[in-house]
Amino acid sequence: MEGVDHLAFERNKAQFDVDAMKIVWAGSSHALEVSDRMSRLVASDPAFRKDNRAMLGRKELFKNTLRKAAYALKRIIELRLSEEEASMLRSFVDEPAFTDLHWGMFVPAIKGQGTEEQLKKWLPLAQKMQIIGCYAQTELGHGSNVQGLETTVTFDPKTDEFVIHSPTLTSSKWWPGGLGKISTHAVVYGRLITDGQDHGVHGFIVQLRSLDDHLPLPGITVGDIGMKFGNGAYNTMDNGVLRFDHVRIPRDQMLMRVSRVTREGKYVQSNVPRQLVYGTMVYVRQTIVSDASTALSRAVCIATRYSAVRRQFGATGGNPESQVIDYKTQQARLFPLLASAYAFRFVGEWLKWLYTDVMTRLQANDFSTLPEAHACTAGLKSLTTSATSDGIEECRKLCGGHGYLCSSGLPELFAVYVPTCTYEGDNIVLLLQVARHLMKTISQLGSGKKPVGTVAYMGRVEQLMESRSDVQKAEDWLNPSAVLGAFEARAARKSVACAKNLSKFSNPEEGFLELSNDLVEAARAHCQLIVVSKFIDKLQQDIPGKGVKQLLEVLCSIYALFHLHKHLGDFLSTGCITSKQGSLANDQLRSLYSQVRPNAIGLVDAFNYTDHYLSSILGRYDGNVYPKLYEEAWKDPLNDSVIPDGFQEYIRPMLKQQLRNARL
Ligand SMILES: CC/C=C\C/C=C\C/C=C\C/C=C\CCC(=O)SCCNC(=O)CCNC(=O)[C@H](O)C(C)(C)COP(=O)(O)OP(=O)(O)OC[C@H]1O[C@@H](n2cnc3c(N)ncnc32)[C@H](O)[C@@H]1OP(=O)(O)O
Ligand SMILES: Cc1cc2nc3c(=O)[nH]c(=O)nc-3n(C[C@H](O)[C@H](O)[C@H](O)COP(=O)(O)OP(=O)(O)OC[C@H]3O[C@@H](n4cnc5c(N)ncnc54)[C@H](O)[C@@H]3O)c2cc1C
Repeated sequence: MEGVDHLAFERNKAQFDVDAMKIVWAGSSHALEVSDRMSRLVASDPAFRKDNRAMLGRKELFKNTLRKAAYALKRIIELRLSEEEASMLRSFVDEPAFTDLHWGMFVPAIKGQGTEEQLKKWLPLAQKMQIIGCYAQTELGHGSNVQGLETTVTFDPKTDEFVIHSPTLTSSKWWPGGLGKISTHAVVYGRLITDGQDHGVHGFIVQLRSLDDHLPLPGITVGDIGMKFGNGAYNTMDNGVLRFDHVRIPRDQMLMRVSRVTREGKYVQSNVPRQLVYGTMVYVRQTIVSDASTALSRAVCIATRYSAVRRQFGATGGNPESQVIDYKTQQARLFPLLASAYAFRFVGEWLKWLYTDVMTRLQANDFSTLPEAHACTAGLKSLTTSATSDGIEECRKLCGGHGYLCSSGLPELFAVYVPTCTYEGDNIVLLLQVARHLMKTISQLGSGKKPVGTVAYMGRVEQLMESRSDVQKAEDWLNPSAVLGAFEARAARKSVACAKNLSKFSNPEEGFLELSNDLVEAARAHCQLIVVSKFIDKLQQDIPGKGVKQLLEVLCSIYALFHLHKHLGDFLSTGCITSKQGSLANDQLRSLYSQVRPNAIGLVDAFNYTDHYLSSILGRYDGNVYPKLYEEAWKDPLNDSVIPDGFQEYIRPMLKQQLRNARL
């Protein structure tokens, strides 16, 4: 039935102020107002329709994306939208496009690695989209190992130019989004060579295509790398291949904030650490953590609403069957994901603060927090994207068979999301970076250097090696200090065990390779501790609205105790808790799930997603699932005709032949 809210009875159960929770989720009343206005603007404009994506061929799909990108810019200019509004509008268009890399990496790379003069020259061009840029780092043969890149950038003092060259097939740039068909420019990473000396990897602004006819400039070979996972999905993006044949660029197109080459060809390093060349990756990893909460919350919203609509078994005395959301197994799979979405939101907020703080310090030549920023962005990017990818797939299963339909929105969400586990740093490679940071922290403990930031707990390592949890009854696990104590002890003990084992190797690098599985686990334990502790910190703030803080406390406990239960082996084998305490945590979880149950629909409504953004029949706000699924099926192009193409050509003769054979 059109216009009827089939989930109204669920909405009436909510024991908290949903509007106040919307503000907490958005970050502020202002952020909520902007995102609400931008999402409705996109949803109400038919030009941003996206329900037909899975049916389009690659060329049509891509053209459609270009149309939307150009139209979005036109609307941004017509409506005089601020940078904040424009960025929200683009995110609600919800289609991977060259603009993501232009705004998300090209512009930040120039901002972070360019000199004042370079910013003055290039930023206005990029901001007005008079040029379109991408981030060309990865090569066919080298992605994770950035130091292994092969592209050469050789200074020619005779002409005051750099000569960019792809010496081998494996040095071909491979993957950059926006590169394949659209970008006019790129920030290209290659090995800087002056006077025969290799100075390692640096970034350069390179024009790729003519601004007149869009043809590749001389010496440049460029194209798309081909179809990727899933129909529609990430195929709206032109990930590209690029080769240089002795392409010349002026010297002033080297991004020179970290180091520069003089007119005479002298390589000069500034006082800025060379790792700042990797700064754009730190920035993007930080944004990816907040985006994880968005992607996971979308999937959870769909699965929660559908779980309240879907009924199976249990019809007694003329009553309807049971809502599947009432099954404890459904709750135990769904509610930890709901809690994770909120947890990632808050850790993302904190990471944004950390990043801004590091940037402010860098301006004042204070580089002390850079290693912490690298470890936190790398680790949390890894943890949240892996959990979100797995979570989206779990939400698909939570929706049973209908979750497998494209009209559930979940297959495309998964296909678009899952490469986040790989891009911007493979998740295992990034956890190994965190492990290095942890091992370094432990090795410096003896020198009296006090660990700060997220590794501050290592300063209490002796106490944490001895500590025992004092939980005696299930409710004791609701105490934040009980939870923090257990997570800190587990993380510290896992790291210390690794450090002890590493010390047995005469060659530390060999030891690191040999113990890498244990190191990854230690890094994961450390990152989970960060998420738990930042959720607890969030709850120390003043959070207005009836029942809002109480429900967030419930979600925080679910996030922590779910992971304690999932990694019980860790907590028991490190002796942080007893098996009795582990089973009390599980008892407490059951009670927490019951507290979420009446509030589940309210908690996903607080994400404030439009039906356009969710793009899911199962997740519709009004819960009117079955009639809409039925209607949607008939829209499939296969149902345009009663008899499909190919039937007369292949199946009719086959049937006839089989019938003839039977008669013989
Ligand atoms: C709708 C969406 C809208 C907007 C979204 C916005 C944005 C974009 C959208 C989507 C993104 C799409 C696509 C993604 C694009 C990409 O994938 S770009 C390519 C990304 N590539 C990688 O991430 C490569 C991964 N590899 C690395 O980062 C590094 O090489 C490494 C971390 C593995 C390091 O390897 P090593 O060889 O050990 O390092 P090293 O170079 O020798 O340096 C060692 C020391 O440097 C420290 N360090 C390393 N990285 C950093 C860093 N980033 N910052 C600070 N410090 C760093 C490291 O800790 C070592 O320190 P020591 O003190 O121990 O010496
Ligand atoms: C959709 C998408 C978009 C992308 N966009 C861009 C872009 O815009 N610009 C750009 O420059 N790049 C881009 N990339 C490239 C991306 O950044 C790399 O693919 C990523 O960094 C992973 O590197 P790789 O492909 O070399 O993986 P590999 O390093 O080859 O990984 C293969 C396997 O080896 C393992 N492995 C590698 N090293 C180690 C190690 N030291 N220890 C243990 N295990 C290891 C990994 O865990 C993984 O299982 C994109 C990639 C994708 C998929």
